[in-house]
Amino acid sequence: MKYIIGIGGVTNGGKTTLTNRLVKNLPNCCVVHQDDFYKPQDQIEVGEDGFKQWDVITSIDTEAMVNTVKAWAENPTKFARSHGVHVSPGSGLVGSEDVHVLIVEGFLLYNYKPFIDLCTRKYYLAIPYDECKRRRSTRSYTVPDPPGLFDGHVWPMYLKHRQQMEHNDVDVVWLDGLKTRDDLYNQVYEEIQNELLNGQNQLLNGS
Ligand SMILES: Nc1ncnc2c1ncn2[C@@H]1O[C@H](COP(=O)(O)OP(=O)(O)O)[C@@H](O)[C@H]1O
Ligand SMILES: NC(=O)c1ccc[n+]([C@@H]2O[C@H](COP(=O)(O)O)[C@@H](O)[C@H]2O)c1
Repeated sequence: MKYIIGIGGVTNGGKTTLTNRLVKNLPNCCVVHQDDFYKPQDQIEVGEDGFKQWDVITSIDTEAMVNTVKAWAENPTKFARSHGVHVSPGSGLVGSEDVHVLIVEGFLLYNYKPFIDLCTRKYYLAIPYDECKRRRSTRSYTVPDPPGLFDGHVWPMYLKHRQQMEHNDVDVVWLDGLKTRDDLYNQVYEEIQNELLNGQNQLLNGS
């Protein structure tokens, strides 16, 4: 059984924090980070606003990301081994070699249909403007934010992409990123475990 779980949502919403903990605790779990698919810096366009357009989908090689997800789906055991993930042998129950989970984490996951179609479950972390701006101000990216980037580019693009996702009726599970790290983890871990158990029961019942 293969499960692809999206952990999407606003920048600094807590996606990486949640993902890291899930990856450690879910069976045979691999991870793909959307950030790893940013195009080279010299290919990131500069907008009319003067800012490098980091927060638009064309800055990311979405096709390469989807191909990586498909490579996992074709042979999760091979993918896991080549990414240093221990694959546990087993009998077909949760925690066994027959269950494979891929977590895909990123801020622009649900604005690209080929990826949406691959997802078993789509989480979306949201936090309010003030908290997002505060968290972002303490973060250092490979390219530091120039003054005004958050209000001039990052937040408006977040609102735009979120609206687009809602307009397209993408069926996300909303997560309140103001909850504690533990609460978020416990909620999502339990939901995924239930999904894995349901899948196993359906297999055992032959449905
Ligand atoms: N539930 C939470 N409550 C408070 N702060 C959090 C929470 N989750 C993450 N953070 C903090 O917010 C910042 C961004 O978290 P991160 O997981 O890197 O976000 P993202 O991957 O969505 O950009 C980090 O400083 C992290 O420690
Ligand atoms: N990874 C990079 O090379 C890079 C460079 C500049 C900005 N960023 C920022 O990364 C953000 C997305 O990542 P997070 O969701 O982890 O914050 C975007 O808002 C973008 O502005 C990333």
